[in-house]
Amino acid sequence: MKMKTEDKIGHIPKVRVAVIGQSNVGKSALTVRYLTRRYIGEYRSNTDLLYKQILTVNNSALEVEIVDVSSCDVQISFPREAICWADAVIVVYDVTCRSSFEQAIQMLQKVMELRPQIPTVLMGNKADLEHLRQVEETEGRTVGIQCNCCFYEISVAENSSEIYQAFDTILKECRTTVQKTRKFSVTKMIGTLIGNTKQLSTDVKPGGGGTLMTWDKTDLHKTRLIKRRHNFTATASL
Ligand SMILES: Nc1nc2c(ncn2[C@@H]2O[C@H](COP(=O)(O)OP(=O)(O)OP(=O)(O)O)[C@@H](O)[C@H]2O)c(=O)[nH]1
Repeated sequence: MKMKTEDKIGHIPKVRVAVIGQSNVGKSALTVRYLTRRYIGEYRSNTDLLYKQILTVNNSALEVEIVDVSSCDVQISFPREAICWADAVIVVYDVTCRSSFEQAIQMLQKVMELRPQIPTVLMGNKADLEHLRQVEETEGRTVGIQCNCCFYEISVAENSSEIYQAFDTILKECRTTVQKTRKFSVTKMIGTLIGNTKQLSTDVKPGGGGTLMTWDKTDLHKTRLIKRRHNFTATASL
């Protein structure tokens, strides 16, 4: 008999990933690209979004939750709650925007202070915009070494294979350590994210669909309606 998705979720481990970085660096585009293999060009959101999807990691099901933290800023709105919530962190900057790189460095330092052992990845996005580049690849690589985290330069627009490599690596790393039970859960699901995806990586396979909801850092038991969810589904052609 076919199991319902909720039944399967109850029995499989969960990994939580926080995607942070300055505004406009491509966090949403990256997250959606990884989960759906599609590129959203124009979607903008002022809301932290939580994506849930079941993937197959090393031949075992894994429930993956990815929070896409909108418009982080180290001084004004560092996403402390997301960092405490997560099992792994991806810090994104834009190679055409030096301030986003400087923010990413400060964010990495904060992450290391808060969660010294957490698997962390640094990603320099928009590598397709070579003519606008303000941050050299070697600079990102150096920070990665200094902060003891993996570093990848990527283009979400051009669907770099490193996107999948980066997510897959941290999911596999977390897969071995995550607990099966959690202290809290976000319950109200308000949208369906497409699961009709192509398999690109060898060991991590998308599941049969996913969900998208708001992620409210002030009250993890409640969710708000996504104001622009229709824009999201329309623009992303989900
Ligand atoms: N050229 C290029 N543009 C990209 C790439 N990734 C994202 N973008 C564009 O960058 C802009 C910002 O992308 P988002 O995904 O909304 O960025 P964000 O970091 O989620 O932004 P906030 O929600 O404001 O925090 C959009 O116009 C995207 O189309 C890329 O790899 N190359």
